[in-house]
Amino acid sequence: MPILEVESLSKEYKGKGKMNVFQALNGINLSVDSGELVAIMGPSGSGKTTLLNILSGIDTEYSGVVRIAGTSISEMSKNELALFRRQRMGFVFQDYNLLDSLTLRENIMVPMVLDDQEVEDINSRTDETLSLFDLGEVKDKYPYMVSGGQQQRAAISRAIINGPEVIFADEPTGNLDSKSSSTVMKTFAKLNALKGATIVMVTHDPFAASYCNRVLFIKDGKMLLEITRENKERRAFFDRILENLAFIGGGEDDL
Ligand SMILES: Nc1ncnc2c1ncn2[C@@H]1O[C@H](COP(=O)(O)OP(=O)(O)OP(=O)(O)O)[C@@H](O)[C@H]1O
Repeated sequence: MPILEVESLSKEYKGKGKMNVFQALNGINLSVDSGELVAIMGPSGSGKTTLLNILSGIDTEYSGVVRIAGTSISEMSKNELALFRRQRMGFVFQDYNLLDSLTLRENIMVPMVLDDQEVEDINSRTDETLSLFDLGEVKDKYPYMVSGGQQQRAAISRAIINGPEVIFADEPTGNLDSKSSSTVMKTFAKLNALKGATIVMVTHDPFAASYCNRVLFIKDGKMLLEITRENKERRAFFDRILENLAFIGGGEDDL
C-alpha cells in the first residue's frame, strides 16, 4: 500500500519581476510503499531538497498533490499540517538538530513530552529505543560529549519515538565519516526491517544510498529514472548506483 503519493508536483521559485521565475520541480510523480527505504539522488541543484521540503510539509507553496497515508497534505490548514507533521512524520537532518542542553535520553523523549503522553509510556518507549540503537551507555551524556554517529542515532531515535508513518531524512550521513555513516545506515536498515518503518532520504552519498531498497534519480526538477535493489547484495547495488550517477552526474564530486 502506498504511504506516500505524489502527483504532478511542480514548484517555481519567484524572484523579483515577472520574468524572474525558476522552475525547480517539473511534474514529479512518485509513490512510496509502506516499509520502503528510499533514496533520492541527483546532481547539485536538481531539486532534491526542494522535493523533500514539500513532501515533509516544510514548504507549502507548490502545485500538484502530496498524499501521506491517504491524506492530502496539500489541502490542510496550517494548524492541521503542524499537528500532522508532529504526530505522523519523523525528521532527520544533516546536522542532527539535537538540543544541546538536554541529554540524549531527554532529546529522544521530546516528541512524546510535547504530545502529552503518559510518563510511564515515555520512559518505556525511550528505554526500548535506546537499547534498540545501542545508545544505552551514552544515554545520559549531552550531545557535545558523544560522536557524530551517536548524535545522529539519537536524532533517528527521536524521529521514530512517536511511531510516525514516514521518516524524512536530508543528507543524514553528510557530516559523518565512513564508519559512522555505515552505523547510521545500518540503524535505518534495522528500523526498516524490525519496525517496517518507511524512510525517504536525500543523499549525495552512493554508499548510504546502497542500503536502500530503491533509488530515485532526479535531474533539472524531473524524475529521470529509478533503480531497485533486487536482492540482498548491497555491494552490487552500490555499483549500479555509481553507474547511474556517472550517467546523470550527481555524486560526491558535485559537492
Ligand atoms: N529559495 C529559493 N529561491 C530561488 N531559487 C531557489 C531557492 N531554493 C532553491 N533554489 C534553486 O532551485 C534549484 C533546486 O534547489 P535544491 O536545493 O532543491 O537542489 P538540490 O538538488 O537539493 O541541491 P544540492 O544537492 O546542492 O543541495 C537550484 O537551482 C536552486 O538554486
